[in-house]
Parts: sequence; structure tokens; C-alpha cells
Amino acid sequence: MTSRIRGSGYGSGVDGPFRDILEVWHEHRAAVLFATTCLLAVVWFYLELRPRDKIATTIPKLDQETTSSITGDHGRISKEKIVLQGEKAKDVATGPRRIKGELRRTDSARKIPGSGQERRIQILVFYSSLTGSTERTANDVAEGLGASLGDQGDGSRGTFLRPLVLDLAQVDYDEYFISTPKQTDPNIPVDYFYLILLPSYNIDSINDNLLEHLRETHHDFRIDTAPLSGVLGYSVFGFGDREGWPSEDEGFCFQAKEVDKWMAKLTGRKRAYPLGMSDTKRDLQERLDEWMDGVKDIMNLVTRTGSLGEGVPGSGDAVESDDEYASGEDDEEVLVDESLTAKKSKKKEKSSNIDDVEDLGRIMKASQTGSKTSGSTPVAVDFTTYTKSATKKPFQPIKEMVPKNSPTYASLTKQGYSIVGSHSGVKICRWTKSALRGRGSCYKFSFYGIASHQCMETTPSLSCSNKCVFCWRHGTNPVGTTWRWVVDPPELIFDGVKAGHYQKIKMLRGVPGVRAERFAEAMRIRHCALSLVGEPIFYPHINEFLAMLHGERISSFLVCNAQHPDQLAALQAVTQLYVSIDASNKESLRKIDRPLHRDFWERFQRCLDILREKRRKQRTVFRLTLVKGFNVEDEVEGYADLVERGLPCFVEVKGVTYCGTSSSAGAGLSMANVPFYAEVTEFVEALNAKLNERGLAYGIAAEHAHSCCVLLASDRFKVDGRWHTRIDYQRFFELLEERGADGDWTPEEYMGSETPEWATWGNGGFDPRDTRVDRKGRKIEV
Ligand SMILES: Cc1cc2nc3c(=O)[nH]c(=O)nc-3n(C[C@H](O)[C@H](O)[C@H](O)COP(=O)(O)O)c2cc1C
Ligand code: SF4
Repeated sequence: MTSRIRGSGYGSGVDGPFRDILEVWHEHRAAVLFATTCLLAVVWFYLELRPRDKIATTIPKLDQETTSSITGDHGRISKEKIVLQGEKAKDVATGPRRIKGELRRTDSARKIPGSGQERRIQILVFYSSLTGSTERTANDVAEGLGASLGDQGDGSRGTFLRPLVLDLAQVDYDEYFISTPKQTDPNIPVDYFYLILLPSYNIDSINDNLLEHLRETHHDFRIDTAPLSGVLGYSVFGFGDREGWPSEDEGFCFQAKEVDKWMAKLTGRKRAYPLGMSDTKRDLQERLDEWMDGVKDIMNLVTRTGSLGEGVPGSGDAVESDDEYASGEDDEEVLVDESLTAKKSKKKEKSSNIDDVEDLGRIMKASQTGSKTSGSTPVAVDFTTYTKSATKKPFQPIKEMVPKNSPTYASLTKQGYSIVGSHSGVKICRWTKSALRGRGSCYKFSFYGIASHQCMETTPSLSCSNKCVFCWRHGTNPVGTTWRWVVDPPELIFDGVKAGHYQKIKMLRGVPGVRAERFAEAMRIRHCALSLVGEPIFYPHINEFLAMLHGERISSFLVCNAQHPDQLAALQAVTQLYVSIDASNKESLRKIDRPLHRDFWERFQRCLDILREKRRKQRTVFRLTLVKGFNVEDEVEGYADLVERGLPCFVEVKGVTYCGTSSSAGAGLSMANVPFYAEVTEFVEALNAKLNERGLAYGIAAEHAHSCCVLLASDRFKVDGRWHTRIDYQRFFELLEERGADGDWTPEEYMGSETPEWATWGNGGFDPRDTRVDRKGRKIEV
């Protein structure tokens, strides 16, 4: 072996110690190579498999000179010379641009309330751009934010570092999208706020890389699922072109939507403000201003409170008074602390026995096999019969209807109500949330043009004189035949319900799918549905309350239960006046409404007569809620009698929606009592035929199949053979101002535009501009 080395190979011509080394090497080279390979493999495995978020990128400190050059030009990172400590100047104009330096510091750092620590906020404005327009906008956004947030107006200047603009084509994703940027000065911690401005491209672009990176990061088992949860918050704004991509389904702003979704996951749902979307050819400035205003509000909130504000608990699964879905229709991604939600829903299950919509099948089965309670319909208790003992009672101070420490208060707030004063409430209905997400408004939009995200649902009286079987109050609300509680002033209620409503809207800010445009619109209440639990005309100052609504140009729909004729007669103008017609005859009404008044049928009929008179001056509506087995079968003739008596402008017919509450179950109600839409339409057709037989000029005007609701209208609202069920709200307020709250005018005087084609009978009633989804958030083809 040695001679072979010597003769020909490595050792030839070499002498001395070097030759010995070569010989040793030759003899053991296999072993050495094996050992080296193993070592390299170990190093490789270590580098590859250790958690990537721990791969800290060391950020060298910059000289003061460098710092200012970075933040000049509104913080734009560009071709400046960066001087690293102890290094010579390097030109970083070529290659990916990275922030490698300390962020500019102002002298007046402040403590964020609650944190107890001096903190700064660094807004990072990321953008991508192929043709340059988004880049310009990103610079404008940074400049605008820098100018307005630099001065908080309360001496707190300095909380915000000047915003930085970062090109997504240049930044290192690992530095910003695997973990939050590293802190440069441990003494003054910085919170990062990400704004991402993104045009959409249906061709290959840098956006695809970003999306791929976000997706991979989320799915990478080595990385925490929410590695960006350290950011203060984020918001995305999209740029698109409706000429080429008319709707979201067709790709309008699709990449901004995607980025928004992934960022929610990576940040642990820190969507601070809803996704904004603009059509660069039509409404860019308007949408951008709206979004910027929202972002600035959030920043101000952060400086005031140190947090992004409240999340959605308590506002999400609200239901409308006459549409009591116990719905949880969010898709997988919601801005709620899951642990809280889980606890909450467990508690909810335990305490109120509310069944989820997902459990409808189970309820259905239970109801079919016959539950203990089914069939038992408790007889109404007439408290007016038992007045004797009341006279014997010693004097008692007047009580509050819903005191703060009462179980009723606890129960109502748990159901998502905000209690205002001692007897009023406000709640966000599910349609408000749906409209905010572009998933459709309630039937009142289809029929009357009310946008659900601008609608406030409230009542100035949580008390009622009925105990309807389909009421979702879970038997907790106070009942009574007369007002016997402390009366809150109307100003207190008006201010309180508005504040409560806006607060709940704000809590929906981070809900996935909420559109910045609609969110901004929602911050102006345009309509008030006085149809929550209770009886609004029970409140002694209802007219003053209405005047306040109208004074702020908020239209009013008031629903009463036809049990308070005196109050109904004294009621001043509302935009649309409803009575609930829950049955067509006395026995049926007793069973379904379980009224407290002994003379409930007489009261009911008097209310119809009052409505007949009022129809000359204002829009009147009968609202029928169909409950199979209670008020549908063989009652068409009876309802026709009532319509003939009251001659309402409109008849809204709606199938009951089962809420699975213990009170409704106790009343013998089950899923079997919920009519199918086909049954509702069959009923409406029969009623319409009956009315026409009697020579009453009504027709089926519109429908909203989505909520099982159909509208019959008087021919007064038909112009040239076309239905005009919508309302001219502007004209309504003018009439009020011109002629006063008791003034004489006719419903025709504020009749609005033609009912849109899609809302008319036979067309389903779903606004084609919205996206219809099922309860899991999956798209439904209309
Ligand atoms: C090739 C191309 C593809 C586009 N694809 C979409 C698209 O799928 N959806 C959309 O809403 N807009 C689309 N747009 C419109 C751009 O997003 C929009 O014009 C944007 O403002 C361009 O921004 P920029 O100038 O910063 O690159 C596209 C534009 C181009 C030129
Ligand atoms: S009218 Fe208002 S409160 Fe009623 S369902 Fe529609 S949006 Fe909700």
C-alpha cells in the first residue's frame, strides 16, 4: 500500500513531515471523510430544524446620521447610505432593501396607559406595486399618518415614531412576517402596527410570494401558529379595478382579502380595522379617506387606553326581535378570545338551555318523538284579576324595572343586550352584522330600503303585557299591565341607546369579512327599529323619544302588540307603524300571546280600529308571525276579516323562527311549529285571494325568502302597475318639519322609489350586490 503511494500518488516527490501526514491521511481517509460527513449532517440538521422564529436577525445599530436618513422622506427606506457602527459606508441601493437599523426616536416618549412602561408605536406601511400607483399612495398614507398622529393634541407628541414605508418586493419576509421586528432598544420598547396596501393582480406578482409565505408560515409546524401576535394590530387596504373585476366573486381585490385573512391568523386575530377595498378608477380617494380616518381613530384609542378596544363578545350572535335565530354564523375566524367564548357558550348551555342552530336536527327529533313539555300550553295569567291584595300592601317606593343587580339584568346582558337606564335596551341584530360583512341585509332593505348596518334596534320598555310563545326573552323580562316602575327621562335613553349601539358596532370592527366602507357607514344610525323585546308604547315619554330620533333624521319603525289602545291613539307620527297580529281569533290569540289583560281581545280590536284611522296619515303594517299548529291552519278567513277591519297599508307575513328557549319549549313550541317557506307562500297566496274575493285591493308585492318573509301591499303603493314599497325618508323628515309631529299628510306623500326587481314577488329578494352564505359562511349560489 505504501509503495503504491510512493510510486504514483499523493506522496510522490514529497519528503519529510508533510509526506508522513499525507500517508496517514491516505491510510485513514475513508474514516475521516465519514466523520466529516456526519459532522456536517449534524450541523445541517440543527440549522434546518431549530424553530425559525428563534433565528434572530441581528440588527446592527446605526449611527445617528443614518437614522435620520432612513426616516427622512416620510420614513421611506430607499437608496440611502447606511453607516453601520464601526463600519464604512455601504451603498445598499442594490439587492433587497432591509431595515437594518434603529428606528428614529423622538425625545418625548410617553407611557401608554395601563402598560406602566414607556413605549413607542411604529407604523409600518407595507405596499406592493407593479405600475407605481400603490407606491405613491403608500407614501401619502405614511405622510398623512405621520402628520396627524405626530400631534395628539394633548401634549402626548412622541408616542408615534414616524411611519416607515416598506416595499414588499424588497423586504425580507423573515424579518417582518415570521416574527415581529426585533426591538432595538430594550429601554424603550416599540410596538409595531402593520398597514398593508395591496393591489390585486391575476398575473404572477410579488403578491403571490407574500401570500405563499404567509400561508407557509401559518402551516409550518416549527413555528407558533400566531407568530405575529406581538404586533399591536394590523389593517389591510386593497386596490382593484371593477371594470375588469366587477365583483368580489370575480376577483375584485381578491389578494387584499387573502392577505387580510392570513394576517388574522398569524397575528392571533389582531385585525384593528376592517379591510378597506377601493376601485382605483372610481372611489379610491373616498374609500381611502374613510379607512384612514378609521385607522387614525384606532391609533388615538391606543394612545388613550393602551389597547385596541373591545372585541366582539356579546354583540355577535344577537337576534332581531321578530327573527330570533340562535345563530352563530361566523366562519372559522373570529375576533374573540376562544377560551372566553368556549367558557361563555358552556355557561350559556347550562344556564339558559339555549339550543344552537347546529342542534336543530336534535331539537327536531326530540320534538317529533314528543318531549315532556310538548302540547302543554299554560293558560294566561290575568294579573288584573288579583288587585285586592295590592290595596292591603304597605306603601312601597317605586322600583326600577330592571335593576342592575337583578337576575333579569344579568340574563339580558348575557344575551347581548345593553341595558340603558333602568328599563331600556339596545342590541345588535344578526342582520346588522351580516350587512357589515356584505352578506345581505334583512327583509326591510328589500321591502323598504333600510340598510341593516345603519339600523339600531332598541326599546324604551323592556316590559310587556304579553308572554308570547315565540318570544325569546327566556321568561326573564318583567311583565305587567300598567307602568309601575321608575321612569327614565327620554334624553338619558336616547343618548344611552345610541352610545350602546355604536359601542357594539365598534366591537365588530375585527370580525372577519367586515368591510371598511360599511363599517364607516354604520357609524351613522339612519334607522331605529323599535321592535326589540317589550312594548315601546308602554314608555310614558315615547313621543318625546320619537321626536329625538326624528330630530337627528333617524327614521322609526315602531311595533306594538295591540294591547294598549290609549297609548296607540296618542302616539305621534312614526315612519311606519306596526301592530303584531299573532292570531285571527280570540282563542288562538289567547293561546299564542298569553296576554295578561283580561280584555285582551277587545283591546286588540280597538287597536285595529285606531290603525284603520291612522292609515290615512301614515304607513301602517300588520305583522303576521306564522306558527304552525297555532295560528295558520284554517285561519286565512279570520285574517282576511282582520285586514278588512284595519285596512293596513301592508301585511308582512313571516314564518316563526324557533329559538329553542326554555320559555318557548315550555309553551309547547318546537321545530315542528316552524313553517317551511313554501308553506308561508302558500298561506300568503290564499290570504291574497281571500282579500281580492272581498274586493280589497291588495297584491303580493315583495319577498325575502332568506328570512321566510313575504309582503302584501295595498294597491295604494302601486304606480303604473309597479310596486313602490320603498320609503322616501328625506320627504318624511321634510313633512315632519313642515307640518309637525301631528301634521296631516298621507303615506303616498312619502312613498319612495320603485321596489327593485330582485325584491319583487317571485325573485327571491336577495340583493345581488351581496354574497349569500350559509351558516358556516360558505357561499350559496342564488
Ligand atoms: C395585469 C393586471 C391584472 C390585474 N388584476 C386585478 C385583479 O385580479 N383584481 C382586481 O381587483 N384588480 C386587478 N388589477 C387592477 C390593479 O390591481 C389596480 O390597477 C391597481 O391599482 C394597480 O396598482 P399598482 O399601480 O400599484 O400596481 C389588475 C391590473 C393589471 C394591470
Ligand atoms: S330592521 Fe333593523 S333590527 Fe330589524 S332585522 Fe333589520 S336590521 Fe335588524
